[in-house]
Amino acid sequence: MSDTSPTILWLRRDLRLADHPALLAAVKRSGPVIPVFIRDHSVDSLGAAPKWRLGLSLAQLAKRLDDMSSQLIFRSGEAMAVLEQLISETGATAVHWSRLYDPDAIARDTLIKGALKQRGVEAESFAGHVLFEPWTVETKTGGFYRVYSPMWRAVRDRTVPEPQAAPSKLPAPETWPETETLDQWAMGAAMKRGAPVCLPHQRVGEEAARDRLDWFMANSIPPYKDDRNMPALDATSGMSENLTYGEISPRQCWHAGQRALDEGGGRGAEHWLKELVWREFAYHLVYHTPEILAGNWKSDWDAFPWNEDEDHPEVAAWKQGRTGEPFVDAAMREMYVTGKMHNRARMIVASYLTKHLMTHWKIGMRWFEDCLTDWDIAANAMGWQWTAGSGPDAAPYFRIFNPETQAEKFDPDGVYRRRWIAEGHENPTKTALSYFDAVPKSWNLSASALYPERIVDLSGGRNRALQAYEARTF
Ligand SMILES: Cc1cc2nc3c(=O)[nH]c(=O)nc-3n(C[C@H](O)[C@H](O)[C@H](O)COP(=O)(O)OP(=O)(O)OC[C@H]3O[C@@H](n4cnc5c(N)ncnc54)[C@H](O)[C@@H]3O)c2cc1C
Repeated sequence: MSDTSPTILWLRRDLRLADHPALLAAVKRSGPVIPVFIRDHSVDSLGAAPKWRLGLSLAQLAKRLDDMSSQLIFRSGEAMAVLEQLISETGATAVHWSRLYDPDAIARDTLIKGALKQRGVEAESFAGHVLFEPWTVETKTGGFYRVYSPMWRAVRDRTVPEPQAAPSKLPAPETWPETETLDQWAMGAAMKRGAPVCLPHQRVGEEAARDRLDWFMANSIPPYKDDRNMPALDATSGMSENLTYGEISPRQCWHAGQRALDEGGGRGAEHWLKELVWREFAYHLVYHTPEILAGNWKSDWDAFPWNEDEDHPEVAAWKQGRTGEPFVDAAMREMYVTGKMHNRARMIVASYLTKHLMTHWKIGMRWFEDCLTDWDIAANAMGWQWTAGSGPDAAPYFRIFNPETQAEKFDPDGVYRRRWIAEGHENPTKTALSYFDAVPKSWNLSASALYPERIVDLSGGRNRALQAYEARTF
């Protein structure tokens, strides 16, 4: 039975129109659809870069909706109160949203669903942020996967429904409810003077994401398995930025990978699908073991003598890309300027912080949370705990990446390091110089200064970490 009263489409990390089950179901109800984005605590508590990048995504989506004679309503406040207010203003009888899987979102959404249903509003949540919802993949004994490879084997041949097209039209209400504006929200306020430097490195919105995915599939799939480890190359998809805000759906990515596989994409295509399943693995872990976000996944690591002083000079040097270790510094600067960091580099800087500097992974995780425009709650926590050794299916603590030999292997000609390090070069690259435009003045950095001495001798740092590991009491 169709209902001609409005449906509120509560958007969160699903900022797209294609392959959007919650949106399609709203359109199907026949009445007007009122898309709304709520700036609640989950938005206010975002780090500087992801919050700014979210603002860009919202602006883009608002424009697309406008072009379709629809509108994106911006409201701030506690989500339940905002939805109740909108329901009474618009006479909406349904609220739709796409499910999220972290503990805070689950707690909020569960409360809201219960309360809305109680007042007779159709509150319905839909899949869309992951390929396989966490409760749909089980081990033979009925638990969840704590190890990646068997999970990959369990899902690789599953049928994933084809992505759905965007609706051609969104029925609009006769009068739109009032809206706040993105300008009022100042989503980039904490980016200070870094934002203009960071902006050209962002690929914002659904169309840009789809174009990039098409380009990547046409050009980069065959060599992906080997080239994906080389940070100087543009050899990975760059989809993380779009997946995290839902500007593209994981199903669109999965099917693009499957098509490439069918068309002879071989090892490259299969490896790319495997990477998408790492993202799934991270979400399943967050859902089943939410403690992964805040504490050691393996609790015996609680006894490890980490440095937990965020203000320690070595931590400052790591954050500022001034450790004197070129591969590490290049990567930290890449992140500051672009909001992204190559995966190989993420592993190296995380290993260096948690092992050579023996600093708690939480400090690194928080810095990434502030700097990454592709920040993803699940992938970030898993990545840090995996590298530190405290996480599921983790690299053992004693496997310590040597940044120097890693650089020889994965940046043999030094292109990546030169791209990001200006000091000591007669003709520094534009990208390396742009770092100095992005950093806050208070860091007091200059491209013409001397490149810093190593803050930690690599073998000394490695031995210190191994000794602490061997002397551990767990
Ligand atoms: C310490 C650390 C922190 C990380 N923090 C984040 C984060 O905040 N956000 C984020 O999206 N990824 C994070 N990753 C994972 C990974 O580095 C990025 O997903 C990847 O670099 C994104 O580039 P891409 O889209 O070009 O990847 P591609 O190589 O093209 O891979 C395709 C997609 O697969 C997924 N993927 C690939 N590798 C991983 C992985 N190791 N874990 C989970 N998903 C993966 C991503 O969604 C990615 O977009 C982190 C890894 C580490 C080691």
